Amino acid sequence: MMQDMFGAGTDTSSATVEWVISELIRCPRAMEKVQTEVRQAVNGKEKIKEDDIQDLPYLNLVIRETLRLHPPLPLVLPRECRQPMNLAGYDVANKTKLIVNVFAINRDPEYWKDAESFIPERFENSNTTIMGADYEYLPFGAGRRMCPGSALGLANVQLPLANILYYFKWKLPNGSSHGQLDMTESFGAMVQRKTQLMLVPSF
Ligand code: HEM
Repeated sequence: MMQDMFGAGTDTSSATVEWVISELIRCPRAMEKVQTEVRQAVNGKEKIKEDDIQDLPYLNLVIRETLRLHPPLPLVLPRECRQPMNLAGYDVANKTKLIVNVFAINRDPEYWKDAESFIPERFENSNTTIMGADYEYLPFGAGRRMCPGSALGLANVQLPLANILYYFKWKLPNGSSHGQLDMTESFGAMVQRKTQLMLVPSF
């Protein structure tokens, strides 16, 4: 069980932190906005604490939008159909194994305007929750097998990001422009960056 918790809890959070920074590097407008927010909210404090996160609404929009585009688990855990049914015109036999493609749903243009673009503001004033109640957005899955570590997972992402964004400015090495960052995914049970994220920090 401990191994399950470590396995499910570490790579998911670190992959999310990497994708957030990658998206911010590619979107200087959002980077500027989120850094301004973090620096204003935390200004003068010696250390960023968990309590400070509630004062960072834009950072949370950035995380939600990143989890939409890059859910670390693109296919949630398999489910077994418990009775024959018809689903969206398909007959599904009893005991059929069903795998939900969250990655595709999160980018479905039927539910998301400009679905491939990184637009954190789309979650502003939105009722869409992260907790599996809205089936167009399932970064932590849904139902009884939903991620039991979602709160810890979010904290694992929010705190490091707030620190990374508070203490340093970030840019690509060798004078590369923000549009040149390779965003290729390495697909498997988890979606991580295919190439390592190399950035140069400055004060
Ligand atoms: C950003 C961070 C995380 C994301 C995006 C994430 C996402 C997910 C998803 C999508 C599932 C499958 C849910 C389903 O099939 O409905 C899952 C399962 C699971 N997660 Fe997470 N997770 C994260 C962090 C964590 C953390 C920090 C822990 C524990 C400390 C954890 C423990 C687990 C476990 C044990 C399962 C399997 C649950 C089961 O078998 O019923 N996760 N997670």
